[in-house]
Amino acid sequence: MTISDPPAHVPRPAIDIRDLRVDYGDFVAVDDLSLKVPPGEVFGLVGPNGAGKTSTFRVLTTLMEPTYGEVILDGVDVLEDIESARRVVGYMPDLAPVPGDLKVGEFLEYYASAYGLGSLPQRRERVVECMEEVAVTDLREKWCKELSRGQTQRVVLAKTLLHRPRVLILDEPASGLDPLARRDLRNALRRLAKTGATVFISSHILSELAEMCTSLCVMNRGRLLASGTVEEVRQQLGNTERTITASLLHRHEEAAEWLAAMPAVHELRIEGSQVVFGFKGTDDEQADLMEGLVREGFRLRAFEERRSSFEDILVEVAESNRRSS
Ligand SMILES: Nc1ncnc2c1ncn2[C@@H]1O[C@H](COP(=O)(O)OP(=O)(O)OP(=O)(O)O)[C@@H](O)[C@H]1O
Repeated sequence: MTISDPPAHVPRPAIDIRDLRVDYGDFVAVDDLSLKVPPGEVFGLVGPNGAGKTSTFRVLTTLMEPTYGEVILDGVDVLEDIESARRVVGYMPDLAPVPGDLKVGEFLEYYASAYGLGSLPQRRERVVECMEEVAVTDLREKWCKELSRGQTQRVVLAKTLLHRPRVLILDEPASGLDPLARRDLRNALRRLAKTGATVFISSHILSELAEMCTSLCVMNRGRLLASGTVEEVRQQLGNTERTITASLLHRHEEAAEWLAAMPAVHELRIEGSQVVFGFKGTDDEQADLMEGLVREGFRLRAFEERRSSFEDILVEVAESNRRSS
């Protein structure tokens, strides 16, 4: 079944998940998840262990039926029309195995044949294209068992691309890759997104996703906590707090007293000639604070802010899970 197209001015989401729920017996692994991803995005799904990422992906890739909900990928209702869905989706599971006794080229040609991708010359051409896409052409004659982890990931990605999926779902594709291999993967994914494909990629390490994705969402205990750009997600998670260090040429104790009386300033301490404090106000209020210090005649040498990294926020999320379980 193909869902009817929306009006021309509204781009149809490439990924449209509505009220998705996955239960394992009494346990709710995915809880009322709704999400729309526009075409051409490299979209990240981040969450601690057990958040429900793989369960979501298994539903999207037709490997599992949800308890309820709807999933529409590139206009195809995944739960109603499994065959069309499998043509639309390419899935690369975490640590996908490769057969050790085949060479890379043979492995890819085998799958091109299994997918029924045209005549032998057409299949060979497609294999060459996919190898080029993810920069593994030079590995064609290498035995799969001799591939490094990063090479294996790219070869499996080439296999995943063979049938020209419009939506690519990659479970932890960057785990264990070195920075160079991650860069290659990132470039390959960006190239694919430029062709209009949509990439949905999971990780429990935010920095991996932040460098690869145009936007992302955060999942925890089966629920969506936030989605958008990294900055939007940070704000949705309510972490606008920052630590400010004001370095003064003199009168730092007086400055500390003045600062301590300001709203949004907390946990203030003096470290040598520096006053360090937490600040929960807006950017405007922060600018007022700086201006105020100068107006009061304090000789401000430097004013530095440090926001808790997004990784810190996720660690907090995971820790609060542990505390409440
Ligand atoms: N077949 C199953 N039977 C029972 N519970 C399951 C099953 N598969 C997953 N779960 C539970 O569902 C929850 C979500 O698991 P899932 O694998 O979707 O999480 P994840 O976010 O992919 O985790 P990870 O980052 O550790 O791979 C976990 O608490 C897990 O124990």
